[in-house]
Amino acid sequence: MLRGMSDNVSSGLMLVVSGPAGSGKTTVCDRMLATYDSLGRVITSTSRDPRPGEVDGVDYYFFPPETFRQMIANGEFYEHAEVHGQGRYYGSLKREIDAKISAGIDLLLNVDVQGAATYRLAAQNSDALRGRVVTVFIQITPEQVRERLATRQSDDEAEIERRIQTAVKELTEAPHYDHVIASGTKEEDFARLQAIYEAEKAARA
Ligand SMILES: Nc1ncnc2c1ncn2[C@@H]1O[C@H](COP(=O)(O)OP(=O)(O)OP(=O)(O)O)[C@@H](O)[C@H]1O
Repeated sequence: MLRGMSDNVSSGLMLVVSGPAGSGKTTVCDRMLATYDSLGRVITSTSRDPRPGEVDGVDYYFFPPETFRQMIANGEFYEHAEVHGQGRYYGSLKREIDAKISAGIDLLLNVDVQGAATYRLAAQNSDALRGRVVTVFIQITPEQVRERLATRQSDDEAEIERRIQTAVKELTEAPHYDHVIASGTKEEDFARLQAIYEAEKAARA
């Protein structure tokens, strides 16, 4: 795919990976980061509580909801979203992303579907990001959502049911992305994301 890529040749590329909860975003993104020294991580900010084992500044930046709302009002995020109607926020800090892209670092961003949609629009209006953003949607069936969240064992039954309903709605978003991966095995999903990243890099070389 060819897009406006003549400007800003020394800037990095931003690979935005999205999909329903349980689609395997975190799994495939972790493997990309372990494989490519050229690829850096955007640490997502959230107002939810840490899950067991998650560390502030490593897995996410954790902020209390009130602080998060103030940061949104200050315009400190490229994208932010409130999910599940529970006052739970996610976002990506402008200052972190701009500094890395300008330094020529490729970034991998793991965001939910609302975040990706907002991000796509924000990127069109940002000199730092225009032409540098590649969006990827991981598509799964409702049955796959159930299997994967049950395996993970960090979500109770009501949460899994809510996430399945959300996932069904989110699957209609796929046509808005640059690339869609119909999820198969972990190995297959990783190979597909690798191919997308390498092709997009080659197109800009
Ligand atoms: N391709 C796959 N096939 C089968 N299971 C998978 C696959 N990818 C990930 N999983 C498993 O599904 C569960 C959810 O994966 P993961 O946490 O990566 O999803 P996620 O999209 O990041 O979820 P969330 O948005 O809730 O953080 C994990 O137990 C993971 O090991």
